[in-house]
Amino acid sequence: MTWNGGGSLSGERILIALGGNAMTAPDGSATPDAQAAAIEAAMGHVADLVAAGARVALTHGNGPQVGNLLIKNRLAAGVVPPVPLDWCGAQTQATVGMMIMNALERALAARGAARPVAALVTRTLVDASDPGFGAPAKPIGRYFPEEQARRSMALGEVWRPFGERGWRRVVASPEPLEILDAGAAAALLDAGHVVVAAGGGGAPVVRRDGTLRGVEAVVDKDLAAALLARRLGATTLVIATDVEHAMTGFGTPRARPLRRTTAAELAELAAAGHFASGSMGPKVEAVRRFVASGGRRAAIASLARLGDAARGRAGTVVEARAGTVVEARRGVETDDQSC
Ligand SMILES: NC(=O)OP(=O)(O)O
Repeated sequence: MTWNGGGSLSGERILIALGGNAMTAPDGSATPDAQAAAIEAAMGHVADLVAAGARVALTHGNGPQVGNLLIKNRLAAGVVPPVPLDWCGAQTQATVGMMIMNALERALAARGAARPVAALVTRTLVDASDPGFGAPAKPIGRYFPEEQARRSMALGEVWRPFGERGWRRVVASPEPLEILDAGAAAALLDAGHVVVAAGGGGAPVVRRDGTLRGVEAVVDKDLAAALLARRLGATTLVIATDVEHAMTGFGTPRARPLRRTTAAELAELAAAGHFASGSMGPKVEAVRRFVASGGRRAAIASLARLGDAARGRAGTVVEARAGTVVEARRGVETDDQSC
């Protein structure tokens, strides 16, 4: 059994955004077995927080999964009709959600903290005129060699190189404006469920002539998580990823882990270009938005340190408290971030 640091979390409402490492193998493979094993491991960490008394909501990414569905669409196009991207997004919410329900209920029972887990198909409102529709930038699916990417581009798809790892397909990713089903998620949370919502950022919809219609896009799950966390009245947002901290100067000799910081300092660092747009950028922006809009604490941390991060003791921790500002200015650089 794992334990992520002590201390009751009674009275806390925590939203956890799970990155790809919680759902795929370290090599990025998204086979059913690899996904199930990764989710099983991740849910042990989540169950520790619930067992410590926190009310927990989860959201999750879907980049690898939705990329796989699009490839299936293309390969099967002559046999069965392809389905739109918002349908694919909703499908990933259901499959990942179902696996989380099974694994988390098991992990909670093993800790004597049994309670129901519910996964909610969730829609996210976006603006039909969002510039993201004209500039696909959200990487999905796995990496492919350039030659294969160019063959797909000849079919009209947009792909981008990502260094030595290869090329990935990119799709439109408009700003999330509203998590439309947040009220249902809040009701489930209030009723004592652990709730999984806005998976894959939520299935994107626009309002047209008074009705909602799905659109071809994938919403960034970290930005959607910040919105959902505020709507659920979360005290804390934790973005669980595969690195210990956000870094300033990443990829340079001046790279340093960013430990305690503030929303204002994050904005300055982002404007100075410290965070890559396709990876750490949206995570930093999500924690910044959460705290800047009234959230108490947000963290970017490794999955293994989820509990410590929720308590403000690990990862890149953003808080609005005055003491935090002083520590950030002094450039605190210790692993012990206890309050
Ligand atoms: N939708 C989304 O942001 O998924 P990933 O986190 O897997 O990229």
